[in-house]
Amino acid sequence: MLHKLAATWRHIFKLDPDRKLSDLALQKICESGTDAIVVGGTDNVTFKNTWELFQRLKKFPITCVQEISTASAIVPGFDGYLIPSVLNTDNAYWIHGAHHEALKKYGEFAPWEHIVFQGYVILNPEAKVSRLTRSRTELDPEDVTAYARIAEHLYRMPVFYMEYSGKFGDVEMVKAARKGLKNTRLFYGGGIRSEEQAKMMAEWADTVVVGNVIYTHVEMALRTVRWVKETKRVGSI
Ligand SMILES: CC(C)=CCC/C(C)=C/CC/C(C)=C/CC/C(C)=C/CC/C(C)=C/CC/C(C)=C/CC/C(C)=C/COP(=O)(O)OP(=O)(O)O
Ligand SMILES: O=P(O)(O)OC[C@@H](O)CO
Ligand SMILES: [Mg+2]
Repeated sequence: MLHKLAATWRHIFKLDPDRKLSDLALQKICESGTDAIVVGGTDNVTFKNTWELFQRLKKFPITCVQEISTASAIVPGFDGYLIPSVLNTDNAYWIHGAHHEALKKYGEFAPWEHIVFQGYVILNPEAKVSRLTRSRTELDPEDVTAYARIAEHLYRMPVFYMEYSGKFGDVEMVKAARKGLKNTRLFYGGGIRSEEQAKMMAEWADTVVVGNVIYTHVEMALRTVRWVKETKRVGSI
């Protein structure tokens, strides 16, 4: 069951199939002690570039999952699949429309026990993902707590993902998400590139996701594993 495995993840790296990474950097990322590698992105994610990255990752004994952003790029063989649904959009396509379209085609083949549904709240208005999904990013902490409660109690989602992709987020918003969650896991991702940032978010999030810094400063990215793992998460507020 992927959701049981995901419940043990403290730190994960997200690799973008559309970006170049040397073999050495990829090896260091896979051997870093992170809990899993997620393959996904917003732009130019294709079957070909996802498959090519997966072939390189398969050589390492690390859990690799695909985060699906377009059904045409689903690659069989991953250890599991993360399926986002954007909660702070009014566009039903990104809440469940794309999912309906995909399941009409591939529903027979869906490996349900290896699928985890994620409720996304996207908060960086500059991120491509926020433009694509027309997310309503002007939220206050009470909005975030309410979305967290929707994810946990109404949709019963296993993961609530606070997404600041490309920008370091507001810790008060992450605390607000924490306040609304008991069993649903809180993922935080966005802009982590220092010890202070990694530890600040690791105090409140169950799982910290690190992406862009892999491509700009791989040694810094590697250090985030230790910074996150040596931080104890505080309880609910
Ligand atoms: C054998 C086999 C595996 C068969 C297939 C069966 C299967 C797995 C079926 C699943 C069917 C299903 C329900 C698929 C989902 C289909 C789908 C397209 C859903 C839409 C998902 C969605 C809401 C996408 C919107 C974008 C988004 C939230 C992407 C998540 C990743 C993300 C936020 C990346 C950030 O990327 P980055 O590159 O950093 O972007 P920025 O530029 O914004 O920083
Ligand atoms: O790329 P960064 O900004 O580290 O964010 C990580 C992840 O949440 C992106 O989907
Ligand atoms: Mg990115």
